[in-house]
Amino acid sequence: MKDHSGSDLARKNAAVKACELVEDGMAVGLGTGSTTAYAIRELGRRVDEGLDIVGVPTSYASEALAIECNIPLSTLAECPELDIDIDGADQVDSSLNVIKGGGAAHTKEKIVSCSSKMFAVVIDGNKLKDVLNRGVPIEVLPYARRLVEKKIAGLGGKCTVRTGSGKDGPTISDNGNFIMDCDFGVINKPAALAEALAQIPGLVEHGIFTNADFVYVGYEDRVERLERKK
Ligand SMILES: O=C[C@H](O)[C@H](O)[C@H](O)COP(=O)(O)O
Repeated sequence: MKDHSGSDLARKNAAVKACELVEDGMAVGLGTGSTTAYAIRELGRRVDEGLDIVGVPTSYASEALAIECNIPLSTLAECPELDIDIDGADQVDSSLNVIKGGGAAHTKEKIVSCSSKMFAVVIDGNKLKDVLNRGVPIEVLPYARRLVEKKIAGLGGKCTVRTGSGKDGPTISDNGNFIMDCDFGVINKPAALAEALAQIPGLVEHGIFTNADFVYVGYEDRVERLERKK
């Protein structure tokens, strides 16, 4: 479910640039994935130099990396409003609609991004497209699997239960649910699809994000910053 065709350097450049938004005293959402990992390491480097922040992780993986990087951690219970969230993405369109969840973390990622005053997405240039056309990850209560499949078919999509996370059978999210990937072909109206997916009982969260404020697009020799038109 991941597209890692972009170079490590391009991803790192985007992540490090986005970290320039982080200042002393901020509460920072820590996204999940290989691109965000560069941001977490960069924030850890700056914490070592005296940067005073707390991080709120979006997954066990980002929590573990933040601990390794000595970033002081908090929770949404303690810190319900964050200053900024930095997170990766699987695809971004020209209007800055985003597909996330290639790493099965999109439910907590959406909660954290919606709890943040500013949401900065970091990607390599290969993930920027005119229109979204990747499968949309969804997190589903196992009990609701068949109903969700039927409702997705009604929306013109086809669901596949994701497998392969070091165990036999379905990929299980950090929250104990199934992850399914839904192929809708080209997604011309992401906001409308997001709205329809949000109505399905038992579908815990989908991977369409329409709340990115900035997208940092990394290339090997530069970073471009795109801003959502309000
Ligand atoms: O569930 C995982 C996340 O949404 C990731 O942020 C997304 O899959 C991008 O990951 P990566 O930077 O590894 O391509």
